[in-house]
Amino acid sequence: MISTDTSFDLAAGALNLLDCGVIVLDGEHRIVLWNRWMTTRSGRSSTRVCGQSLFTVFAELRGSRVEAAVLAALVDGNARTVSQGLERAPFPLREAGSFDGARIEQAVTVSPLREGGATLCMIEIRDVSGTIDRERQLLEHAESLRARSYVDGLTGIHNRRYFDMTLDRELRRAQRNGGPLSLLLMDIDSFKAYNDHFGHQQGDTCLITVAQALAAMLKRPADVAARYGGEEFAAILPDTTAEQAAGVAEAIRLDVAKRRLAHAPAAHKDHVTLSIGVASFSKDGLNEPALLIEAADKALYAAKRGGRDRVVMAGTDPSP
Ligand SMILES: Nc1nc2c(ncn2[C@@H]2O[C@H](COP(=O)(O)OP(=O)(O)OP(=O)(O)O)[C@@H](O)[C@H]2O)c(=O)[nH]1
Repeated sequence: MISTDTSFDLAAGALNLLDCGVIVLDGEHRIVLWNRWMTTRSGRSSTRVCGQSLFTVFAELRGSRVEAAVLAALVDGNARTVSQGLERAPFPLREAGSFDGARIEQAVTVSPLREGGATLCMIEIRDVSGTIDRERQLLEHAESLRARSYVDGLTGIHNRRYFDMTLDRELRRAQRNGGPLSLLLMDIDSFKAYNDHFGHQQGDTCLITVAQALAAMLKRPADVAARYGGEEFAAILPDTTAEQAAGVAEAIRLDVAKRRLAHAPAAHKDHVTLSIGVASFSKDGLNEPALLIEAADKALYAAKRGGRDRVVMAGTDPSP
């Protein structure tokens, strides 16, 4: 049979072995128990802190959620968890033996404790640094995956998925505001001949050059350059009228042509060029993504039929 005294010593020994901090406060918030975990993480021994108010020992806890939880536990007798989330750790505790390192991340539970008619309060502090680090890494990883899922792997500009999502969003915004919105669809002329002559790998390099040129020509933050498919590109131009979009399209066409990227002998010209179709939102006409794309696509093929290396506006097909 273990005596009461021995049980008490055992409890104190077990408390000191716990892999978490334990503090017990009396009704006046004075520290009556402070285990070894707390000593090694705070640099303050039990003899130094016992008898003092927790909020004198850690003045920064005044006004904190830990103080609110302690006051509430002593008043209503309910336990509370102080979740840290991604905020600053409440107690100034560091890894054992490192008093100038980073604060350990903490999960804090505050529970009422009744003893001989008095209400005390027990605070448990767990080191959750590993969990929070992993959570941060997972969040960063998820964010980078999300960003990558909107980028075209070859050219580095936005992909078709991002284009579809943005066109949908911008069209709904244009519907609400009645504001202008234009779409450009662009296609590299005679690209089959380019690939046949220079090989697929150089074809890829050509696609990258054109994509980067296109992205650099779009100056407004809301403009979106995307690879629409194969050798086809698209640009979404919010707050841009058909006339302004025609100007942007012409500037892109000229920019690519002026680079004088050598083309295949079988191509329509000795340098790489673009055909571009332009369509603009109208409240009662081109007011859906599919309608706007169809109109820009028709204009693009009108540009092809008209001889390539040109810009055609939707509804103004120049060919007979
Ligand atoms: N190198 C490379 N070629 C691609 C890629 N995607 C599509 N293409 C090629 O782009 C070419 C497109 O050819 P077509 O659709 O016949 O059109 P075109 O030769 O450009 O002729 P026009 O559009 O009428 O001027 C095909 O040969 C495709 O193989 C790609 O990712 N890399």
